[in-house]
Amino acid sequence: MKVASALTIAGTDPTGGAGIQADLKSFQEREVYGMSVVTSVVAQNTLGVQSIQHLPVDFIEKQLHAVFEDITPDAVKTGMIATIDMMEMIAKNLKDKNVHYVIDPVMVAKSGHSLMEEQSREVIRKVLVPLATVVTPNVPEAESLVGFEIHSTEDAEKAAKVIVNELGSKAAVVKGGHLVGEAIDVLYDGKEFSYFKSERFDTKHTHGTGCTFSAVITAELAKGKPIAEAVATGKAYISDAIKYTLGVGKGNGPTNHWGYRLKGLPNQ
Ligand SMILES: Nc1ncnc2c1ncn2[C@@H]1O[C@H](COP(=O)(O)OP(=O)(O)OP(=O)(O)O)[C@@H](O)[C@H]1O
Ligand SMILES: Cc1ncc(CO)c(N)n1
Repeated sequence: MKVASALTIAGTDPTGGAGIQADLKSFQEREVYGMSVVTSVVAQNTLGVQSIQHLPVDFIEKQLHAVFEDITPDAVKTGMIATIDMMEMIAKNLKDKNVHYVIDPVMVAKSGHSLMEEQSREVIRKVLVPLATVVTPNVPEAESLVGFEIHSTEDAEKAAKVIVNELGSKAAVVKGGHLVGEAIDVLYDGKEFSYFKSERFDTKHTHGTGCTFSAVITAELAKGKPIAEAVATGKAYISDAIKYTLGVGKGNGPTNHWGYRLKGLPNQ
């Protein structure tokens, strides 16, 4: 048996709701072999971010080499990459690898704490996005990438189109988590738009939703699923993970990685 494998390059959450921990849980649930390279160690919990320690760039690169010289992942995702130097090193290492690459352009935590240097926006646009199979910004991240405001699904369509046609990724999903009304995510794949909808759940337990959504997409791409199918699975998974909330934590709690099993979504 040869199992599909996926690598996350991201920051940590010791309470397990976001970052690398959420990514590995998602890979495991989707029956994909999960691997991780840590960029920054973050002291955070469901109440907020208390402190951040960035790892040296050459040490992050050593972790990347350790993975690639042994187990080539079928798909890679990046989450929190805090500095320009880290981004440039990661781009250099991913450039010649023939693997799916999902960018979750993590900029600010739900608690409002910045997880990225302000000047890095240009590096994401110019250096990372052109390498990506899919970019998965939330509304503020998409606004920052495209330079205009997003208030509606039509604005999200425009933004997804700019990310693909002008910035150069293969596809982009602009997530509707920060808009009002139904939670509608808009995918543009260079040819057409697809829409992934769910009711908006009235809950504060949405810590790590973006990490989980993009990790599931990465896992599905690793298994060879087409982009639209991978996003559909990501949406089904995160909707149930929000709906069947666990009630863990004193603040904005984590999502439920078993939630989708309650609806019988198949693993393969
Ligand atoms: N209250 C909600 N009800 C239903 N779906 C939601 C809700 N909030 C977010 N989502 C969905 O969760 C997914 C992640 O979107 P979101 O905009 O929350 O990401 P994010 O802001 O990057 O998350 P985070 O920064 O916490 O990791 C999307 O599919 C979005 O539509
Ligand atoms: C490490 C990390 N990545 C991403 C997010 C965004 O949810 C977070 N809170 N922490």
